[in-house]
Amino acid sequence: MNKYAIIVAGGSGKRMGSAVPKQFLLLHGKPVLYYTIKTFLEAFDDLQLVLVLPEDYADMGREIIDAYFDYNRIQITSGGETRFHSVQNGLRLIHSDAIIFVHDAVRCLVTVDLIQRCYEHALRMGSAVPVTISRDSVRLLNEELNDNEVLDRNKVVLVQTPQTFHSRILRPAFEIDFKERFTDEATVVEAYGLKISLIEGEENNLKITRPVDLLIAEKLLEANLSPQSV
Ligand SMILES: Nc1ccn([C@@H]2O[C@H](COP(=O)(O)OP(=O)(O)OP(=O)(O)O)[C@@H](O)[C@H]2O)c(=O)n1
Ligand SMILES: C[C@](O)(CO)[C@H](O)COP(=O)(O)O
Repeated sequence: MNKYAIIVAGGSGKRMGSAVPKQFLLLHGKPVLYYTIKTFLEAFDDLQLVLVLPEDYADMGREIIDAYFDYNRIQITSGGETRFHSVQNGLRLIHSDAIIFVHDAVRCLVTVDLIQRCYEHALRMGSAVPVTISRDSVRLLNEELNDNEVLDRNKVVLVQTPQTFHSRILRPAFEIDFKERFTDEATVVEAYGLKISLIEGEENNLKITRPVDLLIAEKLLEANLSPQSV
């Protein structure tokens, strides 16, 4: 089966507040985006990658490919107004039947094992959405902060990427008009009328969102990788 990974790196990183978008910040001397691309290319020799970049940072993205990868397996497109539009732009470059991974560029600690499990699961089930359990207690807010109720945390999961789908599901699902509630691919596919299938994600597959996440990612990289492979 053909395999495509759409790596969404089209955001501006407002919550990080850095001079360049967080996907270009350095971790152990290499850009966050480098680690994400490397792991996907390692997961399958026949995987093709679609990299979605902010228009203003396309050159910076190309510099990363020039330095570490080659263009045989990587196509580039521009990001859109929201993550949903960035995924739509990526999907326009995929024309064959395939298993398609959509992954946040800033989840740079994703592992080959998770990518391969998502693939196998999506082949059988049509979709694979990785989730983890919450280690904190969870509450649902109603009208205001003081109007709230406890939720059973065993019935709540935290959703990660790569969200993985058969192209025959993902492509038509993304023809829908954008809605504010589309925070990921799962919400789009559900709006299209299909159920999604969950699999176990990884604690370390964090999304670098705020400065503290970069520090945590740096420490996790130190713990997991030998100096030669960083
Ligand atoms: N229009 C957008 C918005 C987000 N993303 C990507 O989606 C992933 C997850 O989004 P998020 O963490 O929210 O990134 P930003 O939108 O850049 O951050 P912020 O919301 O803080 O501005 C990131 O890899 C980001 O680059 C994208 O490709 N296109
Ligand atoms: C796709 C995602 O990472 C799943 O948890 C998340 O919804 C992205 O949210 P963001 O606000 O765009 O960071």
